[in-house]
Amino acid sequence: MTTSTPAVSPATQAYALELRDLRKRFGKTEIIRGANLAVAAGERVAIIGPNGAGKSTLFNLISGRFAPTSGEVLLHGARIDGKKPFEINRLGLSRSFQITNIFPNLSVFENLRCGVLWSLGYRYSFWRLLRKLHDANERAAQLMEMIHLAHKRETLAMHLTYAEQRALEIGITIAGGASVILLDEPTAGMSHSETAHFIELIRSVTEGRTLLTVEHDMGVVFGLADKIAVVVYGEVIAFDAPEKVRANARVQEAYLGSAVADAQAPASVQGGH
Ligand SMILES: Nc1ncnc2c1ncn2[C@@H]1O[C@H](COP(=O)(O)OP(=O)(O)OP(=O)(O)O)[C@@H](O)[C@H]1O
Repeated sequence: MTTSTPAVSPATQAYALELRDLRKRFGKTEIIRGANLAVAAGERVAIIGPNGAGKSTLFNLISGRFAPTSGEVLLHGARIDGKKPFEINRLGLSRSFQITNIFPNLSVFENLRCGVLWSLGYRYSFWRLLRKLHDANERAAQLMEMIHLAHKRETLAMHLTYAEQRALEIGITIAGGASVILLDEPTAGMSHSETAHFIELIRSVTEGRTLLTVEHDMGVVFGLADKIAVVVYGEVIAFDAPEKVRANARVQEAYLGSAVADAQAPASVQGGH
């Protein structure tokens, strides 16, 4: 299988992503209440927490959809809070927006090529973009192998299965070579066997990159994450390896209890890290 170029160089700052006393208020209600997090380059992190804890809001703050009320977001040591989503994307952070990223009337290959070209962006004139087309074709073909959809090269995205569409979405998300990837419930709506297969796919395509997922499925969390960040009432109350989070009394008390204690990684990924 084709592998990606490692997106994290040894010279990379200690933390790929940092949140420092991050706060977000909607009207009178403070939803994110001083969140702190420091994710090392190459770590895979699952953000979990009860409904309404602020997980999606954190993603929106990191990816630039919302500006924080106060506090800092740093990408490889540089402030990105307050920047626009496309600027943050150019700096190397890519977020999947579920299937809305996909053009249903374009083939798998064309979707991936669009993702690559889009990532080259407005920095290039049309003529320079044309010169880049050859590179984009090669990169799109490489991505197609990585997401195991080479055999569906000419299939229109709307004719793919749901799981294949999610794989395509991840291909588009990583098309630009971002070093930090945000995935929102990547396996939502999949069957048990599709989920197990998909966790492996995410692991392989994000190798060498930093991954953050918001996830409810504890099988996915324990199968995929090197570390778990537990968000409760807009704060990160624990950030540790899965087994330590499972044993954390504060986490059990505040949120998970038996949900974590009972969690099993899907059979195919147990013991995989
Ligand atoms: N744009 C907004 N305006 C006002 N309130 C908002 C906005 N976005 C989110 N909220 C509120 O912030 C709180 C946290 O929402 P958020 O979606 O971040 O939680 P979550 O942890 O992702 O929840 P879930 O697991 O249910 O998806 C909720 O009370 C929600 O109503």
